[in-house]
Amino acid sequence: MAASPSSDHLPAQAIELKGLEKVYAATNRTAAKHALKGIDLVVPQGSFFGLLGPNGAGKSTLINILAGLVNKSRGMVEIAGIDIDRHPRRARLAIGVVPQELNFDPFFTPREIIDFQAGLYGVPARERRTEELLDAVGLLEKADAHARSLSGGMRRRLLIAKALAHRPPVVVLDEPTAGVDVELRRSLWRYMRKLNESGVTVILTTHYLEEAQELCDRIAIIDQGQVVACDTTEHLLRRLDEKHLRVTPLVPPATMPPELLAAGWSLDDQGRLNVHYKAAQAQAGQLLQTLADAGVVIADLTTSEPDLETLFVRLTHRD
Ligand SMILES: Nc1ncnc2c1ncn2[C@@H]1O[C@H](COP(=O)(O)OP(=O)(O)OP(=O)(O)O)[C@@H](O)[C@H]1O
Repeated sequence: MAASPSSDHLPAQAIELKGLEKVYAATNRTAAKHALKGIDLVVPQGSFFGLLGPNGAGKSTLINILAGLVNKSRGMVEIAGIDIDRHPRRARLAIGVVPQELNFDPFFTPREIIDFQAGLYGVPARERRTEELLDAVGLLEKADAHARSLSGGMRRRLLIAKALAHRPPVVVLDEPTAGVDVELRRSLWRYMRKLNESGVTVILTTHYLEEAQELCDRIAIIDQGQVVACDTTEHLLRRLDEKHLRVTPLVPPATMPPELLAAGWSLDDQGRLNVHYKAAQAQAGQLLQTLADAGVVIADLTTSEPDLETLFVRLTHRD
């Protein structure tokens, strides 16, 4: 993707939040809601950052504060080193938000939509890079077609181009793959990766933990308005260090021998034997030996590694 910002002169942090709080005021019908309860968060420049959390965690509130659509109650927010209180306009120029909804006029063409967006942000005509952007998201051929004639995938890519029209160094994609089919999801992943490789800091919110695990180099999990984990994806996964071994015995034991229970094995309702173990403390071979010693003949076995989903459920106590 060529339509990227220059990463020269950018500060080390794309986003920095300190003690960020949001309280939605009470209305006649609803009580006040403390949606963000003191968020401290750093998104390094150039990273591919996942913002995860269960429904109602506060992700949209956070993104809307970054986008300048919701006023924070307390705390400090810097985008590309620019404080949103001191320089709100400059801060807004440093970020592009790709919303969930496909929000553009279907009667305009992609070229008009990108051009108009650049104009909104005060980019002078000679500095606009409409063609370059459309090319970058693979829509150059459709530059002059009505937006309503674009496929779902093309529309999503048009939204990405629209968010990039003012060449912000930071882009937030809010659930970009929600409800899209597997093929389109893969193609959007490719675009997001290219965008990130071109120097843009990408912040992604997603309900697909597998997607975050695949794409993001750093992940923050927020729950009930607080950060419950924030680290590199690799460190988060290593934190679990838990493996799962499942054995299908040729003949399921009618009752569990005490020595297998002592070794950590349990019998599930399908007659399979399961054990969770820490790779640092045990080896699959030792565990399988306990089965052999108990006279269990193995018909089949599988092992599985920890994933983000396990961590997510554990930290947020939700499925
Ligand atoms: N305008 C508002 N007025 C009052 N409360 C709000 C408002 N917007 C959000 N909330 C509340 O603030 C909390 C955080 O909501 P938010 O939409 O930020 O969460 P979220 O993590 O984006 O959830 P989801 O994944 O469901 O979109 C929720 O309890 C929500 O009901």
